Amino acid sequence: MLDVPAKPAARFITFEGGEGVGKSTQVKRLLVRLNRMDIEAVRTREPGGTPKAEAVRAFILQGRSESWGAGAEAVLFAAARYDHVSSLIAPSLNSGKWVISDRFHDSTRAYQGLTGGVDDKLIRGLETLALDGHQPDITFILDMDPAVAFARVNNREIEKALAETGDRFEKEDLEWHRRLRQAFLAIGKANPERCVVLPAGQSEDALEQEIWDTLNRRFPELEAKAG
Ligand SMILES: Nc1ncnc2c1ncn2[C@@H]1O[C@H](COP(=O)(O)OP(=O)(O)OP(=O)(O)O)[C@@H](O)[C@H]1O
Ligand SMILES: Cc1cn([C@H]2C[C@H](O)[C@@H](COP(=O)(O)O)O2)c(=O)[nH]c1=O
Repeated sequence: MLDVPAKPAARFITFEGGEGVGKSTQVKRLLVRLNRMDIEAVRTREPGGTPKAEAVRAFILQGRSESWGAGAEAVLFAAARYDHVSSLIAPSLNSGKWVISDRFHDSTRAYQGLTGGVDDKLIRGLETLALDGHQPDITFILDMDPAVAFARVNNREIEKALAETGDRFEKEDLEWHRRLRQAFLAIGKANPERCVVLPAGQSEDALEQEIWDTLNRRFPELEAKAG
């Protein structure tokens, strides 16, 4: 028999946290690292990732569902997630591709649930329907003072204004974002087997290295592939 090295199992990795903490930056950097190791990986985001879910994204983030209330918005996020999981995430994992998502179900827990006041029973019920058992293998919660993260986002605003209309959750006040930060920290504390909270105020390079080291510790097959 040929001695072919085992292909690492496909992993589902999510990045979570408040606005401007560096999730998209680290998702892109992780994709580069995985591709360098010849690991096929799909980069995606929530809300979005599929044409139907992107339509829901535009509807919510343009503020068109704001008057419907946080409960109805949780249902909309879950509808987008249902399509995202069934049309993109599950098929990708089943075909051996890693999936890296910029936000996932913890954002609904934090924004609509813990910060928005939506009943936990509704949040959990929607989650069961939308995830259909596809829990992330690991979730990085990037944590930092929202006042500092806001300064980062403001630097990005001009680019963003040209690309799309503003995101309505970014317009909430600092006190709201401080509660959101605590919500993500509480999710991390309650799910230590899945969530890793990392300080996001460090440099992009240092944070990328911390994420990579964590993945190598968590998934020994990755380290074995690197040799
Ligand atoms: N570690 C870092 N140090 C300094 N600036 C950073 C760092 N990481 C990202 N940035 C910058 O901060 C801004 C926000 O980063 P990014 O878009 O990755 O955050 P995000 O968490 O995805 O934001 P959002 O939730 O609003 O989509 C960008 O201009 C990015 O270049
Ligand atoms: C998945 C998800 C997202 N949100 C909010 C969080 C952000 O304000 C936007 C997404 O914008 P980003 O620039 O892509 O981060 O949507 C939410 O409230 N609930 C969710 O489930």
